[in-house]
Amino acid sequence: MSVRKPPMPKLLLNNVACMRNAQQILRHVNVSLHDGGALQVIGSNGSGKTTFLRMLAGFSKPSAGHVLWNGHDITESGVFHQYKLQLNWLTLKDAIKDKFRVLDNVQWFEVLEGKQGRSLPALELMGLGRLAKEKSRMLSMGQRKRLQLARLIAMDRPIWLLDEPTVALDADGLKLLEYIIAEHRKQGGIVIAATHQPIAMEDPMVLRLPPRFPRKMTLVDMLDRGGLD
Ligand SMILES: Nc1ncnc2c1ncn2[C@@H]1O[C@H](COP(=O)(O)OP(=O)(O)OP(=O)(O)O)[C@@H](O)[C@H]1O
Repeated sequence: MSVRKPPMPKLLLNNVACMRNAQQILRHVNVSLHDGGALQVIGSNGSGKTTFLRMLAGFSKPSAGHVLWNGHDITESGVFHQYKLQLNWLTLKDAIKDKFRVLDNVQWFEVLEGKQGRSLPALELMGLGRLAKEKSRMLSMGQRKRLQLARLIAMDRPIWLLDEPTVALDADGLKLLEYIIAEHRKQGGIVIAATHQPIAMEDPMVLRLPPRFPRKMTLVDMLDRGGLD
């Protein structure tokens, strides 16, 4: 009888710690993600969600442990060069040039990827088709977020790192986000989302980061617990 080896995870975080400004922010983080996998990173303000995504994007190195992509340590320079081409990082800074058209703000990213013909359909999917030829400065906050989501689709990279992707989205926008995440995963993509607002996903892994500055108990908390005994 032959024993099949389980497939190697696409991304493996092995007992990872991370410092920021000489402070220990993350410790003992273990995550294993296969193609089509999803991870929701949850935690209070300042708990380290963005730090976690920055580390995965290669902006800071783990101070302990390893991040492995296809079994290779991403901090090795030859590996990092390949790994970073897999990533698409959506942040609160939207990198939208106000003076240029909505379509241009997606198409440049697509062209840099060596792709074409995806930007307009992506904008249409995100409900921005009619604004494609308008200057980007006229977009609302939620529309700017939708433009960022259209970029994700147009660039079509396998690993999405999403920092607070729901911010400024209305209920329809949130549904669209959930839809594109599900479609991306069906095609084998990986989604890692740091979020305060729940995003509906099928079987995500959940990483709960402990608060860095635990809140002192207030009178309201004591009353909620059933009195002051
Ligand atoms: N630029 C920075 N330089 C040094 N330390 C920082 C910097 N930004 C954040 N930190 C520290 O790192 C910790 C984690 O911050 P991080 O931004 O990762 O948290 P977060 O969970 O994403 O928070 P939020 O929910 O508020 O976005 C914070 O407690 C903060 O003290």
